[in-house]
Amino acid sequence: MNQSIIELESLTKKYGEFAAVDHLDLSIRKGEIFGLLGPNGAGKSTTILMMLGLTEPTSGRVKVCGIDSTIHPIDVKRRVGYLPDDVGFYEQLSGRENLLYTARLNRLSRREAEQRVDALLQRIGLKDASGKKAGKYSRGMRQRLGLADVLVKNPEVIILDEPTLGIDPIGVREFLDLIVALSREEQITVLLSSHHLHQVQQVCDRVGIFVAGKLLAQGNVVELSKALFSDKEPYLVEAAIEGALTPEMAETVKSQLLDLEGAVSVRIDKERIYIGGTQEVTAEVAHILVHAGVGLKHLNTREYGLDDIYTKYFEGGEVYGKTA
Ligand SMILES: Nc1ncnc2c1ncn2[C@@H]1O[C@H](COP(=O)(O)OP(=O)(O)OP(=O)(O)O)[C@@H](O)[C@H]1O
Repeated sequence: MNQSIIELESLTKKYGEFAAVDHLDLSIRKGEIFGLLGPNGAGKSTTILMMLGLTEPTSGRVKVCGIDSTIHPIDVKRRVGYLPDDVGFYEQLSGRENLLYTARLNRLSRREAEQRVDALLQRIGLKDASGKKAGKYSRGMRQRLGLADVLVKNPEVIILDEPTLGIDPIGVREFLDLIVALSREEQITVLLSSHHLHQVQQVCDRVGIFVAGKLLAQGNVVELSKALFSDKEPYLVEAAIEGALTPEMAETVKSQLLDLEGAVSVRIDKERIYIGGTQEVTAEVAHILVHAGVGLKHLNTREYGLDDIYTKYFEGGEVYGKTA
């Protein structure tokens, strides 16, 4: 698990003066599921394109499976499967025929192609629908067919760009379970680019947080939350309230909460208030909110998750810190 399979060294891509990817260093280990997270325009797709050898870096290096993607893009393409957010299929051909076509393109003999395709259809749960035209597949079925299409060539690495977009919750669960099983059983390395924090948290061993072309942090959720919160604010209280606060009310409540002994930061995000601190302050928080006339739905202490980490870095509700 420690052997690195994707290595980026000071990887940079500039468009004119603008750096879409800015001196990126990253090492992804064989067999792990790595999540690329970041807002629109952070540079995730550009990084993926450079890994696949589809666009040239301005400077720096990218190696996949030990091969320089810029110098030998075709060799990399043979070992890496890429699933974009919407795969193009021959709509008039059945799912099975589409896979057979890919298999033949990858120079498998007819017999090998049929064996591999039928095993994959079984693996991804599309055996019963294998004769149906791809144009008639649901979004979830298309993505599973896309995954099979990528797996036909037996890749060492698969790169998935927003693979669960538009799939219903049960389909998402099934798709993610499949990814985890593939990675664990066949030691396939998975790079998953996504905006869905909960999905990423559920399946990824480690995540990298991208902002403006730079990797701000990487690690597993526990490591990241420790680095960001644990020293200063190991406790987190979450209050669900009835309706968003007016700006004046938010100011008042925020300053009262920050005055509490042990409170370090307060974040108000629509109908939720988050109080990070050095000690348990649930009872005091309840007292302040009720006194201020805030309708309190429930109050609980919880562990930091990827959404807290993500918010702390860039998006959504402001973080008000005592020392900030
Ligand atoms: N061909 C191009 N010419 C000029 N600028 C580009 C080009 N391709 C991408 N960019 C810019 O580079 C930045 C990074 O884009 P990129 O598509 O890599 O971001 P992303 O993180 O994948 O975003 P999203 O989540 O929206 O797909 C953006 O500001 C984008 O406008």
